[in-house]
Amino acid sequence: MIDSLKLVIDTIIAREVLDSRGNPTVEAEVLLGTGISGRAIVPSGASTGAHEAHELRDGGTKYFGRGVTKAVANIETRIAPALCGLSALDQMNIDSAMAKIDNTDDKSSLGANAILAVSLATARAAANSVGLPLYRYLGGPMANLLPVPLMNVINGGAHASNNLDFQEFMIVPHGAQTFREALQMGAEVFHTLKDILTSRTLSTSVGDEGGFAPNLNSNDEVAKILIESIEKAGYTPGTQIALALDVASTEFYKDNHYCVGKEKYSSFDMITQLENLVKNYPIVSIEDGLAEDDWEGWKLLTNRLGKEIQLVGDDLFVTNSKRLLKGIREGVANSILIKVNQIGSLTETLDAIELANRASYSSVISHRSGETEDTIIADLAVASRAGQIKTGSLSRSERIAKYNQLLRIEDELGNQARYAGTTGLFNFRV
Ligand SMILES: O=C(O)[C@@H](CO)OP(=O)(O)O
Ligand SMILES: [Mg+2]
Repeated sequence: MIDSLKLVIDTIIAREVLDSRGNPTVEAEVLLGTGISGRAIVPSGASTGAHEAHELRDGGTKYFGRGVTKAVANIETRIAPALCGLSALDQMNIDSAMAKIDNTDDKSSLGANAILAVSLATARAAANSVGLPLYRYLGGPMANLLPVPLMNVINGGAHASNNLDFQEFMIVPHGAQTFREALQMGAEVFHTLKDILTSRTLSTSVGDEGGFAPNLNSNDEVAKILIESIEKAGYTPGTQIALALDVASTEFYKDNHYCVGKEKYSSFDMITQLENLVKNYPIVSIEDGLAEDDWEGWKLLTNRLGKEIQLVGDDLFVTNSKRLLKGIREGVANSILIKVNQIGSLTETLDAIELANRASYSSVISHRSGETEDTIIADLAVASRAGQIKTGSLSRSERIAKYNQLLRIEDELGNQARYAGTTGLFNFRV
């Protein structure tokens, strides 16, 4: 039997490290009495939602390049003294102890970045102590479902300096038998896309999430070039590889209008635009098609497209069970994007996934545009059986680290592994 007394937290260390954009972020290390430890680094967003938990940056409001020394100091002076002596197995106690010290709705006193770093490092320390891989520790014996990757191969919006207003154009290799095969399919399309862009003297420089950031004139042009890449790589668009979008429309929502290029669309016009895209291309999922507080628009969007495709709330729900519950009650969206740092603790993240499950909303486990070498979301995707992960493209190591971790997990699971694509996840569109 595990003697939980031995799993007490002895020391917590925190430090400022850099994320993939070269901005400071928080790393925490939780050391147990046994000498076993766990470490975690928190990611950081660019197109952040207004309702996200507060990322504490030095000098007040968030600004890239500002340090996180206050968040680091909060871990060492306010969190560590309260957690030392608690068992790392009691994740709920750990997370609620930090919530109590913080005592705000948005974690602005300690900083969501401070709380999350310790929360995740604690889970790692506990998993290491009981000798289980993290996905198994978090998910138990049913943690065997490898997610379908939503791979962001063309970047726009706040993640790139090109002229595309929509933020992410993704390929979804759901028609594979294994995760390894899906990853290979995605990589082949990515390289084919690069060749096509080069042949048309379009830029192959990449955005924050590793997708290409060419200047293309319209969303139709992007969709067409993606279809061409899929076909040229030898796959069938739709049945084998579908498309997905993150519109990130909050970013261009000004004075009750969606400002796309020279156009100013109402919610109704935006929905019509999205419907046309869905009609013309094998799109299976649209994230943040409307802005974070456009609840009425979202209801209409869900009525119009919710039976046909996945409608994912990112800025809309911010991994927050309260906002998700409002969405469920009002018939808004049918899926939630899960980002650990939007809510700021592991237990609240798991709560949001559970609530989504109960309401038959799907969950997409997601990275941030500012990422690190930390691969915890790969384990979380398998542990939660979410069946989908959004973790960028195939040209930057902080994104590939997650894909490589999923390859390891699939190998480790051997014949117990299942690829979520084989469960018919997206077959409704083909
Ligand atoms: O909008 C998003 O879904 C994310 C991740 O792709 O971007 P950011 O981390 O900048 O919010
Ligand atoms: Mg998003």
